[in-house]
Amino acid sequence: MIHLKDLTLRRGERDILRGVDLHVEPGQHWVLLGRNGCGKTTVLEMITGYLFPTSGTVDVLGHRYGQVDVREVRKNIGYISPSLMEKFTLRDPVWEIVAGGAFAYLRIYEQLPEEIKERSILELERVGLAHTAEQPFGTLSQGERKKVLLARTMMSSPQLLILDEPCAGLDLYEREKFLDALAGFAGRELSMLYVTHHIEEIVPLFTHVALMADGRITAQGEKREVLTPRQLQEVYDLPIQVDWADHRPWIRVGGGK
Ligand SMILES: Nc1ncnc2c1ncn2[C@@H]1O[C@H](COP(=O)(O)OP(=O)(O)OP(=O)(O)O)[C@@H](O)[C@H]1O
Repeated sequence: MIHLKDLTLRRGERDILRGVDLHVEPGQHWVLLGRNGCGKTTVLEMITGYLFPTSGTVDVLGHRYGQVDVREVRKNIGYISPSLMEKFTLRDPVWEIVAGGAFAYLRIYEQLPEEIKERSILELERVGLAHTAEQPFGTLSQGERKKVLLARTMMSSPQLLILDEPCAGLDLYEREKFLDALAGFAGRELSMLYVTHHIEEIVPLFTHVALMADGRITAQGEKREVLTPRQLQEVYDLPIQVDWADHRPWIRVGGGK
């Protein structure tokens, strides 16, 4: 699904990635954690083919980047990035924003087939927002907008879903609703790679975790094996305790019990 081998990225005098290896198999759902600036978004941009490494190899969905038209591979990748939201016109009706996910462009200027509208409403239903279909996108809350983007991304039935801090700025309620909606898609034939700063967002749908520090992956594997106090301490340089409740990890900073 994703095989990154010994990726490096040098910009000027700076090594942004210093030998990143990551292996995501079909059906696995990964979370990538690490401090600000450690290189997480850079890794996502390489997987989506927007950035090329200085050295190393990127294989995504069976294609080696550099030997394939990345635009073709991208058709099977859903990418929800922080900048995506800004690309939409706030007065466009919600269903049209979702419908655009069936095509490779951002805005629709032609008359859309009724079948596409019906599918858009079906995807909106899956995230609990069918009732907003005719509303202008700009009238939705931040959490609802994120779910609309999720519905939009699912229009192309991606094999790989990449999410860069999708819950940033959401309140507790909106965050949980977004994660519920995401879990609703996890049963489909797709793998996810999810970047966050919030360990409690590692809900049961996620199976694996990779920890990143200073341009390297310091640990990767099944979540319970990776989310140990020792390995988290290495990444965050703080004493960290992890409690598991409701099949989710919860963090306490500090050494005490
Ligand atoms: N074009 C560039 N030239 C120089 N440095 C860059 C360039 N692009 C990114 N960087 C640096 O690379 C580092 C990694 O950036 P990246 O956005 O991947 O980090 P991140 O882990 O996603 O951070 P955050 O959690 O804050 O979003 C940062 O220190 C950033 O300043």
